[in-house]
Amino acid sequence: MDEVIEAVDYKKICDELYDGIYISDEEGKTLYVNKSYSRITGLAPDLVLNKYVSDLMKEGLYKNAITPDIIKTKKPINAMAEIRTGVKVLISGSPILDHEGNLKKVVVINRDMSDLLDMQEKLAASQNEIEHLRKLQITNNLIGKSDEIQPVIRMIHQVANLDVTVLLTGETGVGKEVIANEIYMNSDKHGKPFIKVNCAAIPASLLEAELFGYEAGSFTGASSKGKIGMFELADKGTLLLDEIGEMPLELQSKLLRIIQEKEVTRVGGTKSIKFDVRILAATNCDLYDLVKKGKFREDLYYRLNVFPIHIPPLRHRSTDIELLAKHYLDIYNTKYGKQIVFDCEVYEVFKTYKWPGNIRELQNIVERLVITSEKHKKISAEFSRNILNMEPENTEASTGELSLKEIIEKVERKVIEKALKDYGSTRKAAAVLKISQSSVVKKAKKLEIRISD
Ligand SMILES: Nc1ncnc2c1ncn2[C@@H]1O[C@H](COP(=O)(O)OP(=O)(O)OP(=O)(O)O)[C@@H](O)[C@H]1O
Repeated sequence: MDEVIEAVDYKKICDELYDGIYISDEEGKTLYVNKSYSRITGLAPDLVLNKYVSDLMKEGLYKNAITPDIIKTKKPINAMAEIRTGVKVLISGSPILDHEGNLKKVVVINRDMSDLLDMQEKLAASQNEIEHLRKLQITNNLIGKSDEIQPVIRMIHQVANLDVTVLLTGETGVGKEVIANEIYMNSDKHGKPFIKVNCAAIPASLLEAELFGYEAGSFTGASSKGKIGMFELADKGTLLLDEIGEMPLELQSKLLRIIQEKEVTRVGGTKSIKFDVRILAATNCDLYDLVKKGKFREDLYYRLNVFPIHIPPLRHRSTDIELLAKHYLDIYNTKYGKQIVFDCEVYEVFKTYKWPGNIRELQNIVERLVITSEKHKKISAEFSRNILNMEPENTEASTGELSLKEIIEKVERKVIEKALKDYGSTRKAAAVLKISQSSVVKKAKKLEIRISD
């Protein structure tokens, strides 16, 4: 049964609607506004009722209105409008015609767009923020196009999907971990565990327990619950043994046995646990040299060296130097809100520098250049030479008056000072300079270099 809706009900219904309703006669005189109209526009009914739209526009109540155009064209119109109060509304107006097509009324629906526009603004702001964060992210993806890095990229793709051990070699900061990541990402073990162990960072006494796990109470200080080892954690996935050259000799034989048998027994345990792990190893030592010196087991060396990948130092990859410098400049400009540019000669300076710390050092230098420069500065070749502690060009010639001994001392002082400054400790400086820690200390004393560690 159809219910008859009374005229009074229509008014009530209109007042309950969320959108604003504005009705005028055929000449644009306001006949009716509902409650939502006042809520949305902030205009009380008295301000508009019985007034002509054209007058309301002259008064500045509406910045634009569609009613006059609907009266002229007798066609529906949609538009965005702004009320004096600053509120933005979407207005959709329709003409009401009689049987002969004469205009009788104009009905305009007002939809509050403030929330939507607000949401749009917030969305745009979040998108900007995401873009900003994306730029800030120090990518772990391999960057490099040089002829020297091309064979490395080819090898990554050849070996990624094979279950063979890869030995990554190269100087410190050259990107061994980045390459290990690339191998993992391109392998079918991608998505499975990828565990990285830095053999140099864990004290030798704890390394065995970390790698192979231990049973409850197996040694003083051990957790009462025991602990799962890295091999078990990496099961079905990939394990990166970083700085493998630092692994104590006595652990090397156990490691070899475990890799060959593909099963591990926890420290203090008796049960052997099977695992299926793809092994990647990395080192900045010359492992074969360690073998010759009796510091690395020959059998383990051959077991790890199934597929060696040597990553060339940055100084041999001059095209990559420019690429990486631009990449890091972009990142740190975004991070520190600056627009610093490099003079093209800076890249030439970078290409003549030796980069003992390789890409890590380049990254740090670019960050330092950005931090220490004014917002819009163009970095000159000289400034970059200074920050790299490089001799100004042609000053080597002026050392003609010095004896060979003095020149050697001068160079030694510079190199040791820089290594200490860049790497922070005599141990690390010694590793980079490939001399013993005690030689670094002795030389520093002789050359009167202050040591802080
Ligand atoms: N090809 C590359 N593209 C982009 N960034 C790189 C590349 N290679 C290295 N890096 C960056 O340089 C830094 C050092 O890289 P990584 O840790 O992989 O070097 P490493 O050879 O493993 O060093 P170490 O021997 O000291 O452990 C990291 O911040 C890394 O993101």
